[in-house]
Amino acid sequence: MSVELSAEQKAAVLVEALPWLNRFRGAITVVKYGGNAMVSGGEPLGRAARSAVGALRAAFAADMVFLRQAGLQPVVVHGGGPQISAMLEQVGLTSEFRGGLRVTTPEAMKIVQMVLVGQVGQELVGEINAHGPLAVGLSGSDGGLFTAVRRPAVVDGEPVDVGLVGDVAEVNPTVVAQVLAAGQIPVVSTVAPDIDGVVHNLNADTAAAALAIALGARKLVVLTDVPGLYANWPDTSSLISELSADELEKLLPELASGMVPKMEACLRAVRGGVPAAHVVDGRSPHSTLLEIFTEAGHGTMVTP
Ligand SMILES: Nc1ncnc2c1ncn2[C@@H]1O[C@H](COP(=O)(O)OP(=O)(O)O)[C@@H](O)[C@H]1O
Ligand SMILES: CC(=O)N[C@@H](CCC(=O)OP(=O)(O)O)C(=O)O
Repeated sequence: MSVELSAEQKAAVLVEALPWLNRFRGAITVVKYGGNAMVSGGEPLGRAARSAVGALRAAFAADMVFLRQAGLQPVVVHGGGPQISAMLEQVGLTSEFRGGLRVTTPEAMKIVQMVLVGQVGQELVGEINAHGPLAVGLSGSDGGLFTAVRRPAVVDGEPVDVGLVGDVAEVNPTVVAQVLAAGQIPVVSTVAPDIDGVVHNLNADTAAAALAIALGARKLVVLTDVPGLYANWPDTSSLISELSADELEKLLPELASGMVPKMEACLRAVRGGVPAAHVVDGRSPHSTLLEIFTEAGHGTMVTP
């Protein structure tokens, strides 16, 4: 349902953005766009669903262009978990997650790289560039952006081998800084080589946090497919609007599935000097703009 605003209400919306425009001018903002927030799992969709997904991605792209034109410096780090799972299924491989991380065999790694870099990343670049030549696609290999180190999953407190899954051992943000300095928008796909050149699958939340820290970002915004972090998932009355790093650390052992790497990433970001990390619902159009430019907080905010 769309509501028609009066001219006065439209002006009020613009004026409400003014202090935030001032506060965030020049601010590097890392926006992690989760595969679930893109809604499509890569499966064949009906026409109505396809157009809804298209509209959502277009709204996301418009938000990134808006941020850039408003003087902020957005950096997109994208996921693509459901899209990878759909492609693995198409080629007859199974998907298994442990502690929120995909068990990644060398065979699966080829699909992960193909889907993240060749499909999801390029689609986002195209969507943003519908507004002009702004987006530049990068993978963790480009310019030595990320160096990976093998990462075990943690299940019931025990480390478990999940194959070619990486943590970020080192970030060299020069290539991202160069794209930003050229007035453009980096779109980062999260695969990266380890020190021996073996390409690893990085969880996109983890990579976004590491990049936000290395860039000295003012905000990390994580777009997902729930309104935020729930204290007692799936009790929807337990949405947490704000919590400190210490509070989050206590909650972490109780979290399940994809929320584990996501909230670990938020914790790492704020402990690493990022003043705020937000988890917001990417399924509602323009959630990033609303998060940054309006008074009402959206989703869950983690502070140091
Ligand atoms: N405490 C929690 N609060 C919110 N969501 C949770 C929680 N625990 C588990 N989840 C699940 O985590 C999912 C988000 O993680 P994930 O599927 O990895 O998303 P993304 O693709 O955006 O990274 C939610 O859809 C929800 O099913
Ligand atoms: C190690 C690991 O789990 N990597 C993820 C990378 C993509 C990702 O993180 O995508 P979302 O943000 O959509 O979940 C995966 O293979 O699914």
